Amino acid sequence: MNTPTIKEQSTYTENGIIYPSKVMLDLNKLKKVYPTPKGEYVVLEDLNLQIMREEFVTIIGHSGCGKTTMLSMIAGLNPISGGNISVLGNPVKGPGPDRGVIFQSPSLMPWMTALQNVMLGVDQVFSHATKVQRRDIAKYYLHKVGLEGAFHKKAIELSQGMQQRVGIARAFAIKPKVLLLDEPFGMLDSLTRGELQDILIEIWNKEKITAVMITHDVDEAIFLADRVIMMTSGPKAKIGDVLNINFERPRTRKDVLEHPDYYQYRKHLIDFLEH
Ligand SMILES: Nc1ncnc2c1ncn2[C@@H]1O[C@H](COP(=O)(O)OP(=O)(O)OP(=O)(O)O)[C@@H](O)[C@H]1O
Repeated sequence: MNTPTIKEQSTYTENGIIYPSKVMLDLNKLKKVYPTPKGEYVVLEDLNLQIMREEFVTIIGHSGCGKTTMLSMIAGLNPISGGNISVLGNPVKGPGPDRGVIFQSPSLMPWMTALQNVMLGVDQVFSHATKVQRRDIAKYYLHKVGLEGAFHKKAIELSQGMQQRVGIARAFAIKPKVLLLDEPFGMLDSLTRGELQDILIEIWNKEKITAVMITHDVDEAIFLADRVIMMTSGPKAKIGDVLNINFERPRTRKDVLEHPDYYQYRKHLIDFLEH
């Protein structure tokens, strides 16, 4: 009998290409320079980060350090000044359906229904599927975010929290390899924020899409993540520290808050941000 070697088990094959299994997203010596009237501003320099398959990482750092810049470069929406970014070994050269983005404001088409908004992405990515199959995908994710009663409501008629639910459904529905979230709950009240964190993590527990989420909320960073990545303050920001969150999954907010390690984690992050 052929027993798989450790090497075989630790690789991942897609389209006939073998990749190191664990690395989904690789940021290598990443640099970003913005031209400004006063000269060049080096936001990020020598930033190295590897994010694994099925990993959920949260990113924290002071305002203006370059978190959105980094995420938008991963999304392919912001040109890279130096170094490189790759997804499963493929260099990022622009936006693509392998990366789904959830922004702070979901930017839905206001005159379109919740279903039509989700269908926009699904139609593009699954153009080979039938109309019924595409509708089923969109409906499945709208159901998952608790909007089964609002398929046909126009986006403009939805509350901010409901709009962000559509944003979450839209991102998951295109089945990306990497989900990029830029403070997706930053504009919501704390109750809605908690509800949407629960919805996000419930879908994620099932789909395990590699996720990278920026947040300013230390508790959110701990609750959702396998690792919290701390960025140094700019200019020339890089990764300053990394905290592994060893809580079991699936986890509930109650489990996390009652865990003896919770306050150690919290203290670690707050100490980093205060120094
Ligand atoms: N297009 C641009 N041109 C020039 N400077 C820019 C541009 N976009 C961002 N910056 C500057 O780059 C720095 C990093 O901005 P960025 O939005 O990435 O930070 P951030 O960490 O996401 O901030 P926040 O937490 O406040 O959202 C800031 O000083 C910002 O003013």
